[in-house]
Parts: sequence; C-alpha cells; structure tokens
Amino acid sequence: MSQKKGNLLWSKVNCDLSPWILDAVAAEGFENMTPVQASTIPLFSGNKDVVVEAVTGSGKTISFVIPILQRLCRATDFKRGHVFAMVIAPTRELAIQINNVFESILKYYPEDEEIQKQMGIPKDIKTQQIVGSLTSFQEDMQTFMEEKPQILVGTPGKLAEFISSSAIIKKTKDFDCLVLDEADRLLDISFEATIREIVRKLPRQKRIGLFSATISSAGDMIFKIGMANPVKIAVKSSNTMNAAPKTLSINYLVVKPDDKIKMLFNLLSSLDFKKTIIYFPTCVSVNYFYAMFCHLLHQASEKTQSELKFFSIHGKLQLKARVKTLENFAANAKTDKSILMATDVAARGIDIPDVDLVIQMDPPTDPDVFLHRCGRTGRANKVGKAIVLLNEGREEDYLEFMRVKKVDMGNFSDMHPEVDLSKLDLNLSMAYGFKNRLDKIVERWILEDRSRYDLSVRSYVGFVRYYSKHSALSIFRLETFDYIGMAKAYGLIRLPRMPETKYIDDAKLEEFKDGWLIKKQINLDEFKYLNEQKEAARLEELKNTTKKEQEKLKRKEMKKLNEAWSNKTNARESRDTRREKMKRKREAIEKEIAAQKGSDDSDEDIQEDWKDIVRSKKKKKQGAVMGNFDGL
Ligand SMILES: Nc1ncnc2c1ncn2[C@@H]1O[C@H](COP(=O)(O)OP(=O)(O)OP(=O)(O)O)[C@@H](O)[C@H]1O
Repeated sequence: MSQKKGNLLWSKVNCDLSPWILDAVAAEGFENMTPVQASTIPLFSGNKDVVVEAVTGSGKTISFVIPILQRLCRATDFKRGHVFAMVIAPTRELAIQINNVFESILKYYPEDEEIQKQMGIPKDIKTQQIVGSLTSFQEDMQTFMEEKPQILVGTPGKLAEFISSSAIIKKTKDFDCLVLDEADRLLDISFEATIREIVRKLPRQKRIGLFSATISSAGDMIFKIGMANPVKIAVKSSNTMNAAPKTLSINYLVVKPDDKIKMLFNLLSSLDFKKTIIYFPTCVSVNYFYAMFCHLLHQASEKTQSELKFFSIHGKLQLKARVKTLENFAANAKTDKSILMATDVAARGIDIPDVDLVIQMDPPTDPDVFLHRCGRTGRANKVGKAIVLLNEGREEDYLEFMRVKKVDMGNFSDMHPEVDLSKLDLNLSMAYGFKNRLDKIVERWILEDRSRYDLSVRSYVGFVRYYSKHSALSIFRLETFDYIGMAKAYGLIRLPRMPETKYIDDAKLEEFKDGWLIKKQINLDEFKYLNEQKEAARLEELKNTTKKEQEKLKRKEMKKLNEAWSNKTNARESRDTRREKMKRKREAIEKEIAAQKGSDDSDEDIQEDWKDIVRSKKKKKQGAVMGNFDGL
C-alpha cells in the first residue's frame, strides 16, 4: 500500500483521532505523518490486523502507539484494572524505549475530568514496562495492582511469566490489541514458542499488529501467530531498489584483516561525525577492544583525548548499566565525537537521533541484521552513513549477496576520495599524535598484563566461532579465512591452538614458528597477571603442572628402560597409556578453562572449542592438530 504525497498532514489522517492525540503529536514536533503512519494508523485504529514492513527510522513506533491509545479512548466500557493492550519487543532496551514513546504522548493526556467526560475518554491511561531485572515479579505484580495500567510493554519471557499468573489472566478477558515490534525477530526460532504461549493465553478476539523493517516471509509469520486476513503494509524507500531509507548511504571498505584496527582509527579521525555506533561480533570482543581503545586514547595527544569518548554496551552487562550507557552516549556533549562500541544488543530498534555514522567491523551472521545495524543512523529523514569493513579476498562477494536483498553499497574510497587510506600508520601518528606504531602500542599493552593476553585469545576464538555461524557460508568460509591476519587485527601475540587452524597454509605457519606472531618471543611461564591474586593462583597452578610434567618424564624414562630390558612392546599397555595421557590432558585443559571462567558468554564457547581439540586429538592418530602451542 502506498501513500500519495500531500496527504501526510495529521489533520488529513484517514480516521478520527482524539483531539488530545493530535495536540500531542504537534507538541512533539511531528509536523506531518510519515508514510508508514499515514497508512497504518487508520487501519490499525479501525478493525484491521496489520503486518507492517517499513524501512528503519520511518516512525513505526508511533504507528502502533497512536492506534492503541485511540482504541483505548474509544473503549468506553473497558473495565479499569484489566489489560487492554500489550507490546512485545525482543530486547529490554527496546521495550523501555517503546514505553518512553507511550509516555511522551501520554504527557499530553487531558487531566481535567470535565474534558475527559466531554471527550468520553478514560480517567487516565497508564503503561507498565515488564522487562525483568530492574524489578522483580512481585514488584511488577504490586505495581500492576496499584497503578492499574491498561498497556503492558515488555520482553517475551517476562511478559509470558507475568500473564501466566492467574491474577493477571483473569484480567485479560477484554484484551484488545497485541503488537509485536521487530516481529521477524520475535517469531524466529529463539522466541517463537514463548510468543505462541502468550498468544494462546490471550482471548481469540483481538487485533494483532506485526512491525519490522525486515519481513521476509509475512505469510509464514501470519501463520505462526494465527492472524485472520491481515492487511500487509509495505513502505519502502522511494528508490524501490533499496531496502534502506534514502537518507542513509551504505558504503563498504575492503581491508586487509591485519589493518582493520588501523583502518578503523583512520576512519574515526578523518570522518566528520558526532555519534557513531561500531558493531563488534561478541560480548568479549566489545570488552577487549573497549579496553584497548581506551588505552590507545590514553596514548594519544591531549587534543584527541578531549575530542573522543568511547562507550561500550553488550548483552552480558547488567540492564541498569546498559540503559545508563545508552543515556550517557545519547547525552554526551563533552566531546565532539562519541563512539559506542556494541554487539547486536543495540542493533534493532534503538533510536538515538544524533547517530550519524555506523561502522560494522564485520558483516553480521544474519543478513537482516545488516539493515538493522545500518538503520541506527539515517533515521527520520536525517542524513546518515553506514560503513561495513570487508576482509580482502572472498568477502567482496557479500556486495552481490546483499544486492539481491535490495541493499546497494557504494565503494567508500570512490565516495570519499578525500580520505587518505594509503599511509595508515603515518596518518594515525599525525591525527592522534601516537609516539609509536599502533600495533606496537597494542603489543606493549598486552605484554604488560597476562589477563589482556587471555582476553585477546578469547575474543579471537569467539570471533572464529562467530564467523562459522554466517548464513552465507559460501562467502564466509572457514577454509579460506585469513586466520593469521585476523589474529594480528586482534592484537594476538601468539596464535591459539584451535581446530580451525588446521586450515592455515603450512608455508604460512612455517613463518610463524610455534604460532608466535611477535618478533621477540616471551617465556609464557613468566608472563604475569597484574592482579596479585590471579598471579598467585597462576604460580600455584604452574608449580603443580611442573611437578606433574616431571613425574611424566620419569615414567617415560622408566618405560624406556623396561622396554630395553624386555625388548617387547605391549600394545594394550601403550593404548592404555595413550588414553590416560589424553584424559590427563583434557582434565588439565578443562581445569585451566574453568579457572579462567569469567563474566562472558564466550567462555562456554571456548570450553567447547577445547573439548573439540581433545576430541579431534583422539581421532587424529598422527597426534597434535599442529605445533606445540600452549594455547590459552
Ligand atoms: N511523524 C513524525 N515526524 C517526525 N519524526 C518522527 C515522526 N514519527 C516518528 N518520528 C521520529 O522518527 C524516529 C524514528 O522512529 P521509530 O523509532 O519509530 O522508527 P522505526 O521505524 O521503528 O525504526 P526501526 O525499524 O529502526 O525500529 C524517532 O526519533 C521518532 O521520534
């Protein structure tokens, strides 16, 4: 359904909206409706179910907030204390943001009882956010009973739990309207069962609205949620070839993996922007690079330090910290440039109006997420730029892959001939006043503290695992991936042993003996943690390992002697010894990993990786996967 130009004045909306709603949108500075609002509000305020696909930042939130409020204003016999509508979002940040949009409109709700009577609207309208972790179930329940909100906004798990309580279920008899924001995400495999559970608990007779910027299979979604005859509203960019808003330009930059971090810093210094979001693959990589970038900033000139500020957000942080970070990032005016380093927890729906640049360190594993990440800029007709860094080699094919999905990307170098990307080190020392080459600064920083080395390895291993999960497997191939280049980008001093390293070319491996990527090798036994407790634990562990190794050597010697004496081989004994050896090795690796188990989700992944190694070693008669690295 398309909307003719000129019909976007709120006064021309194709349905009756309460005067206070019209006042509210005007007071919020929304002069005209956006096309998706003009198409959706009349249908969803009426009796239609809707499936709405419109580009990022096109105002979809208001397209369901207003219909819900309008329907509630019309529901004269709706019993107070009951649930009228529910909005579900995939992340807590997004649910909180949607609740804020409701509140921003409800600020203008008439308080005068006379006016309320004249308009025939309820005494007040309240919303409640059900997102967990900020409040307990009991607190949510108490708030619900006391405040009597008609609208609940929350995340799937928490809402499912909340409405499963018999006290709430009784209060959904007159339920009217259910909205799934980022519906494609909510109906994917991770949330679908919970959403179905919620839908099953609600009365059959209700309006449903599904909203997203990426709805690839509306039929599938409609079937999953059991909607009857919904209207499909698709609002694309005026350039029909493009699934992104027309004010958003998407560029790609092909880069050698070794140069990735340098390239990023070059972009940050040479591009004019106020706020940028940089996407990293995993929580642990955000932690690691955030610490590294703060250190780099510390090494830069005072001028640079006063101009840049880094923030970080990922799903393993407490919700309170995440919300605070988003607020601080949005509000930061102390420095010219604010940089938010994030995982995909901040990919969908997040609306920070001043973000004018998005950088993706790597393409996301799910191609739909690409548009959502880019769409954090170029919102509401504002100009924005998104850049994705592609590894030289095979990843250039991603351009064609995305073109089929109606995402057209321009070559960054063609679009920005003024940005010199040739002399990266020189540019960096000039722009940031670094006294040394960036990789040297990083190397020294890592060698100062073993925990940074651990973190670098965990980030890298997490990245390889992430890479293996790409849906476009023909492009993102583990077999052809530049493991060494990427290890350098991650500032690794030594390549960790992992199953995937078997794909590395032998000749290349020769160059990096025992996996060392730095010129001056170090004795890992003497590589210290700055943290005293951690260091004491490491020394203790080292002592035990050395003792064990000595015993092992002794046993070996004895065996040799015995063999020489008896001059016969006992096949069973050697098999048993091998088994015992493997068991001890596995226990040692697992113990080491358990000792390192910190706050990040990737730890489990790493444990899996090492189990893989143990398994593959068992299988591989010829011994180690490669070299004699100490790994983690
Ligand atoms: N009618 C309007 N006029 C001007 N700005 C608007 C209007 N409606 C909404 N906006 C603003 O547009 C921005 C984007 O809106 P919103 O977050 O609803 O986009 P969206 O379509 O849901 O995006 P996404 O797909 O990324 O979630 C918000 O800052 C909002 O305040």
